[in-house]
Amino acid sequence: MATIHGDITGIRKSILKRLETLYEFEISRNEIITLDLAQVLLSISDQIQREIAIYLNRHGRVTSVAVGDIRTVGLPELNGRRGQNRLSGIRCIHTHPNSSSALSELDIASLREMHFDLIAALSTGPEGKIDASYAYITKIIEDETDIHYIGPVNLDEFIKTDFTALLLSVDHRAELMNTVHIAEKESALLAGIEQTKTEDIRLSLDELEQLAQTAGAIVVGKVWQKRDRPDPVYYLGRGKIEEIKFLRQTKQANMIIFDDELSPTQQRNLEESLGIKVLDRTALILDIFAQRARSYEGKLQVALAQMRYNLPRLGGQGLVLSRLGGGIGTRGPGETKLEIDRRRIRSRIAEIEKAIEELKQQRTLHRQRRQNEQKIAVALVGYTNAGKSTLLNALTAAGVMAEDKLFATLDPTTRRAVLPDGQEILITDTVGFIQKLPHQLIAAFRATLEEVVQSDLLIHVVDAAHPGYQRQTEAVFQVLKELQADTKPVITAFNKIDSIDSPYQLERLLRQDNSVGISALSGQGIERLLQMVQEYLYTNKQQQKRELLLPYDQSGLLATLYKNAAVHKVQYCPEGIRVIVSLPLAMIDFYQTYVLQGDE
Ligand SMILES: Nc1nc2c(ncn2[C@@H]2O[C@H](COP(=O)(O)OP(=O)(O)OP(=O)(O)O)[C@@H](O)[C@H]2O)c(=O)[nH]1
Ligand SMILES: [Mg+2]
Repeated sequence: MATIHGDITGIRKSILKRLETLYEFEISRNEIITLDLAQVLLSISDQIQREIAIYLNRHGRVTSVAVGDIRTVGLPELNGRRGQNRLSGIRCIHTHPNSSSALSELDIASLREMHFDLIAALSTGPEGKIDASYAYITKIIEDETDIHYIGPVNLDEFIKTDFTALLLSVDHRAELMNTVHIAEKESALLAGIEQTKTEDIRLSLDELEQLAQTAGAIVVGKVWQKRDRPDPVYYLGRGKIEEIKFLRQTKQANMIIFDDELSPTQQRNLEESLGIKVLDRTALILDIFAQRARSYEGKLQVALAQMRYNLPRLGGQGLVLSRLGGGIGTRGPGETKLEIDRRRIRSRIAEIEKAIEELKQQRTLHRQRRQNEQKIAVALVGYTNAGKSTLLNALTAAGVMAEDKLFATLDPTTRRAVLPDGQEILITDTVGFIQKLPHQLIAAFRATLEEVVQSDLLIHVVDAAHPGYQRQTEAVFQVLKELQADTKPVITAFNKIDSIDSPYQLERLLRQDNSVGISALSGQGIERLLQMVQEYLYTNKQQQKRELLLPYDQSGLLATLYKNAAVHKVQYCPEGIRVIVSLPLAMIDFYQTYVLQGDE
């Protein structure tokens, strides 16, 4: 029998029965509580004029129902769940009959004490309006807890809160606490290896500097060394390491960033030898992504990439997991702490992978819905800062943030654009690429990058004014290859031609097939670019021109054609509506029965 905890004296049997039904509610993982459950809870509470609390686990099941003061109720499932630095995985939602939903000091104290995922109070106002207030822990270290308090808000707003996203902002701190972060205005040295041309290492370190600045650091010096390959122990030679030790002091640097991904061993050795924070290019890029991720999906993807990066590096000096105390009951005899940490991160990785997979399926559904509209999908790809978002804005007035910063865009945006012949197409702007893009990130961003993989045509935006545009182009192709999107048709848009002084240089660029010079900023060349997209659609038989005769009882089809195809001419005749139209390939079969004559 479902137990009702707390003081149930004087409560009628019929009410107890209603209380028991609270155990039967099931809610999805993303919800804090559902409307029905909240309403039933409050209606019983208002009826008996006592507090009622329900406790839910992360699977969305009600694990306990209690009547009365929540602090006096001993709950079996909470015993032993409260790990030292962890949340309990249980949230408490209770009522405040006849008073405001504002959380009391005692509510907050029990949140601190029990390490609930969240505590919320609901109350019915004078006009029957339901309010909610809630609080959750944002940081637990030893005995210190930081709490975030919200409310009162109306019930609708409370119900709409994405619980998984909320937890993500809190619970992952534990796993990510050991990720090296860059603080604002930290002084950094940069170091790299010159394998080919001096010019290349300079450009590469310039880019690393831009990345470091984007992350908030100030670059105080750069060093590099000519080598065929990195030293397996220190990445650079011993002499260079001594030089860096000296530089570190004179420049007062508190971290050093290496231009390649370091092996866990190299990283440990360097930390020991240099005595400052050691980062590599991958960790730096991950840190920028972590700072910039806004959407739930973006945050999940970055967290996944960071954990995968951290896993083999656990136990490194800078990454000692001393604060990650194992939860009570998780520590078996003879197990080392490191193993526990590894296991915990692995299970966390599995959880996030599952959540991302769910999102990917949602994305696929959205995309299928769009494909049903049978519009041509074009994806903007290119090196970070090439001007993709600016171009999307120029093409569609999308209002996407464009900035002179690396990785300004992480989440894809899809908008409609209109070709010169009047037909609508879909254009997607997405995350920019970079050389040595961490493979953990490509893997983690697969769901997002699927927009590129599934598009009909790519517009490759190149910053033609950048001295390293050729290397950037190579890097873009490499990522496209990794995504298996390198065989897609491409139009190259050489952007920022307003900043190119030499007409000769532009002319040389445009010798490339299917290329166009544009300025996304001034709008120059944009019309020509759209023209090229349209020509591509025609010449590749993605579209065919047809003359149709629609019977008057099917005149609804005309609206569909206006929306999804390029309608050139419409004539209302006695026998029906004559339409000359360019049909996307996918629509041709459907309209076959109405065809008068085609262009073939
Ligand atoms: N001079 C000039 N600057 C441009 C042009 N197009 C874009 N920019 C500038 O280049 C910078 C980067 O532009 P974004 O549109 O954010 O570049 P992005 O490719 O979306 O970059 P990420 O999202 O970081 O990958 C901004 O400062 C833009 O103003 C152009 O045609 N001419
Ligand atoms: Mg962008």
